[in-house]
Amino acid sequence: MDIVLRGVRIDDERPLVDIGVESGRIVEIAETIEGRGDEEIEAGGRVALPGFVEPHLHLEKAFLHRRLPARTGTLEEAIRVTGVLKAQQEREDVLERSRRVLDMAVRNGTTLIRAHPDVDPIQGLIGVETAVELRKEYQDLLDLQIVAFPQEGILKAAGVDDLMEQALDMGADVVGGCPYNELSWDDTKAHIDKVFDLAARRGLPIDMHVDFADDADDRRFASARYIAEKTIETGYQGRVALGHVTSLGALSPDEAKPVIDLLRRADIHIVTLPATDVYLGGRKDEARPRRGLTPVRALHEAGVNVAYSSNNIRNAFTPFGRADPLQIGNLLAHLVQFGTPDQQAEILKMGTVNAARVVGVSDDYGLAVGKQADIVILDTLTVADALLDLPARSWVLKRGRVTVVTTVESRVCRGCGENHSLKAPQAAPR
Ligand SMILES: O=c1cc[nH]c(=O)[nH]1
Repeated sequence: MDIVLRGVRIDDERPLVDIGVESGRIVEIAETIEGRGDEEIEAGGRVALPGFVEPHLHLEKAFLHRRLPARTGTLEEAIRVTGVLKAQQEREDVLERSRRVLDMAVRNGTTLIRAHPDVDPIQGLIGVETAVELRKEYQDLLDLQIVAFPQEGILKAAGVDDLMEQALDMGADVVGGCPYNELSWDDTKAHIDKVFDLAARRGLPIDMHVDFADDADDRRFASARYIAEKTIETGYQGRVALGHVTSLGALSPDEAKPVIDLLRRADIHIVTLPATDVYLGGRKDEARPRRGLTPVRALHEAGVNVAYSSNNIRNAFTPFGRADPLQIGNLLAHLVQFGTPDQQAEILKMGTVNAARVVGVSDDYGLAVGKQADIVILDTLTVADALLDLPARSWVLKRGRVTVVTTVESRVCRGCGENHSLKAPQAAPR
């Protein structure tokens, strides 16, 4: 075998296991694997998870936070401010900021990212062009899917139909949508129809930003219902992901239930972006409208596939960010009060297996024989502590190759028995 990981914790109820990896795949999981691998990793009882999946990241808009800082924190301001900066995008600068995000993500144990570059008349195709280049550059470290995302609308902004076609010709592999950014309900529906037509013509999956409102009267939550109906009508079940979907959280449980049931029947994946979506600083009628959070608990209980992601990293949309799925999972767990051991385990699934379903790689994903060896080993000793400790990532493997190693001096404190190791991981080799 190419690599054997020794003494790995994958389940708190079962003994430690060894994991054997060959030709990029997991070929054996057993309490003891006989014989030695070409490379041996002594995990010392540390926890292994399948590599994290970030299904919703905006690379080319990252690290703009100091250039034109946000003053009010509204979505409208974020789109406006970022619009000004987008007009000045330059290739090398976009590449440099995107690499900072990708390097952070790799070091944090992420093995697949779905990037959502804007495709619009302001920045044109620079986000897609740079993402295609980075997909190649980072191919040994992570997989990069690219969504053609019409941030400024399709009907509202001239020439976007053509730009979307060009983005897909260049290598974008998912059709994005931004129906909240049209001027009327008719245009919103027309936008959604165009996204479905384009995806069907190209045979590609769909991933749309749905809405950010915290407003039950808003037409926007109706888009989620319209998209679900359209998904069933076109046979696109399982191939549509929706980001944000926050106005659904403003409905009463009785109002939300039929929409949630429809989303489940349409097998639509919901990606919540808690670092961006929760803004409770104003009322509906104030200049600083609230944003809400999609009803994670109700969606999960109804059987809808829910995942989470970082969204933007340090810009007017999202002021914070380290591209760390454990950090965002911890934030989400606090916000939705998922604190029991089972609920914490569910949050870990949202950043791993659920997110893998969102991006359509489930067949190849997970800690099981035959799956691709995308693995992150955490510097903690029980799976149940992963969200509590936010531990260092001791090793990361992509397709069976070690991409990150973190040397940790002392794993467990001799004084209190708690895990205090905080040493930063080394840079991922490129
Ligand atoms: O949160 C958001 C909303 C729109 N566009 C983004 O890039 N992020």
